Amino acid sequence: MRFTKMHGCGNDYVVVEALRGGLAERYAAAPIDAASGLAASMCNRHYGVGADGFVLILPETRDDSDAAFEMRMYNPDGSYSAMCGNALRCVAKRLADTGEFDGDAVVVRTADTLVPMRIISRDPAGRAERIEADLGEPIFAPDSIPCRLSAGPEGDLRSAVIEHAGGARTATVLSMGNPHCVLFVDESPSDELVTTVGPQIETHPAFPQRTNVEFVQVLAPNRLRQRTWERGAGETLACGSGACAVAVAAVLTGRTERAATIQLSGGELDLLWRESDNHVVMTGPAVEVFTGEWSM
Ligand SMILES: N[C@H](CCC[C@H](N)C(=O)O)C(=O)O
Repeated sequence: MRFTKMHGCGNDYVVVEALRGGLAERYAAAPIDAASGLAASMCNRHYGVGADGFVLILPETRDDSDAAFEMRMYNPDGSYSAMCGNALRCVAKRLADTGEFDGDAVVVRTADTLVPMRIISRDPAGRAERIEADLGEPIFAPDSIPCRLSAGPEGDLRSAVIEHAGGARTATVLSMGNPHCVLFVDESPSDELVTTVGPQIETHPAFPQRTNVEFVQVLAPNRLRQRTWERGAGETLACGSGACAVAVAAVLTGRTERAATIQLSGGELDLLWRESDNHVVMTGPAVEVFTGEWSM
């Protein structure tokens, strides 16, 4: 089975195009967890290709969807995630570079979210380099995140107290289609903080489906530093949906403007929480590293 190794700001993926033939038949109509075992094997950094996630690109099979393609993304522990920002940009690049759509615009569905994407820039050979992805509206209702904490007076969890083994912290909790718990800190987030508090909150009982955890330092009204402990993956060099959640949390808590650049360990993303339609738009790179043949 052919695969393409890609990354967005160092958040790396094994991408398999299952657009036609046997792979499409095997997975398109199969239950979501049919690919979980394959995902865990391919993501394994010792016995497999190694990645922060596995991505299947499928033809859209829903009649009520304007998307041309469906993305299914799995964490290295085999768990499926309904949203993945960096993987979406890799998918748009792969589809553009292989001529699966004309022009610069494509819509990809992930779970119940349609994500319109645009190729913003190409290299001299015409291959996609920077991609803009519209991840839609942030989700604040605790039951929809899901999170067991009670909403505050504004009806959201912009200032929720999370008690964990190391103490209690105030967080902003929301969903971009996947759950995020955003913690603002005064200094650059340390290894100790990320690797100790990250797993404690990822598996906190307040999150029935676990959560991604973002540690954020505000550098300026339009610039933030983010480290991420990801659900089902551990720390990654970047988290695209996390950056969207961070941009929203920073505005909600009065820390930044609606347009900001987020500095991640593996690169930078440009974020905009657009006032006109309440959508969160992320722009950043996608890189193809190599292609290979999976023989297991
Ligand atoms: N670990 C995440 C999925 C990957 C998200 C991240 N890599 C991104 O770019 O959005 C979750 O289980 O929700």
